[in-house]
Amino acid sequence: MLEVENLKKSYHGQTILQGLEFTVAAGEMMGVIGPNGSGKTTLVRLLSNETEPDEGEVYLDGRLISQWSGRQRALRLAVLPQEGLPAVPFTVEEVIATGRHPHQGWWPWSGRMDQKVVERVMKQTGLLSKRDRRIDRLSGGERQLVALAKAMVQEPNVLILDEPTTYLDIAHQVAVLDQIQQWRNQEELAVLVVLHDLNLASQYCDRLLLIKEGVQVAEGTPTEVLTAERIHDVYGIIPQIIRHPVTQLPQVLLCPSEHGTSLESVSLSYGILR
Ligand SMILES: Nc1ncnc2c1ncn2[C@@H]1O[C@H](COP(=O)(O)OP(=O)(O)OP(=O)(O)O)[C@@H](O)[C@H]1O
Repeated sequence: MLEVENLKKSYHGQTILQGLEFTVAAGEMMGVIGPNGSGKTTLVRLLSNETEPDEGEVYLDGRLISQWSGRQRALRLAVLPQEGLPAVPFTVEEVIATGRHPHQGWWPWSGRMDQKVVERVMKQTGLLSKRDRRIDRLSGGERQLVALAKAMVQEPNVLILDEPTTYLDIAHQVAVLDQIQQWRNQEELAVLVVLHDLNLASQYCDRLLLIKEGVQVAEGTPTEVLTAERIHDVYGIIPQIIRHPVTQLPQVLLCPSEHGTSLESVSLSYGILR
């Protein structure tokens, strides 16, 4: 569904990503993890054709992503961007319905079909009771759910999510990722999700892609990728890795560092201040 070959991207002569190679198959959920500034959002922009790579290719459904028309691409690929939705004075339902634009006008009965999809997705995302609320008056978490619903009414084959749980409490984090997993299973959706929470990434993703300073340092199952050594190498902290008692998947435990960790030293080790 999504195929990436030797991707490279620079901004102002500085290499941000290089040598990325991976695929996400139909029905698969791939998690992208890595420190702040490591290039995850840049990867999302490349995968959604928002920006062009300097080298390498992105294929969507077997064809170069740049070769699909905007509408044809939107029928296959939906993106939940990191910045979420702008605070516009439109209602929840109106904003979600804009996700149907790529489908509109195909069939004489498309209006009815569009409404059915919007109703279904509002129900699945718990937004039916908020359908008439203006989105500029919603909380950050509520707005994130609207952004997810807008992406899902596109009925894509590929769903890309850039930190979809940032503003959500723990119950909503689990509910959103459960819902995404359900869509993935029922609709054979290929999902690529950027997550900072390594424990959620471990629980929900089939495979993880770990990026450090723009380079893919590991790719594999959560058990293969989430080792204490690798987390130390990439994030500079020393975690305890335990097995989840129910799923047996790796879980990362953190504790305050003995000597204190300065923000400056973290930023320098990531190259943010370079
Ligand atoms: N348009 C741009 N022009 C110049 N530099 C950019 C641009 N966009 C991103 N960068 C730089 O590229 C690097 C990677 O940024 P990116 O947003 O992809 O990281 P990220 O892994 O998503 O970070 P975070 O976890 O903090 O969201 C950063 O150093 C950032 O400052």
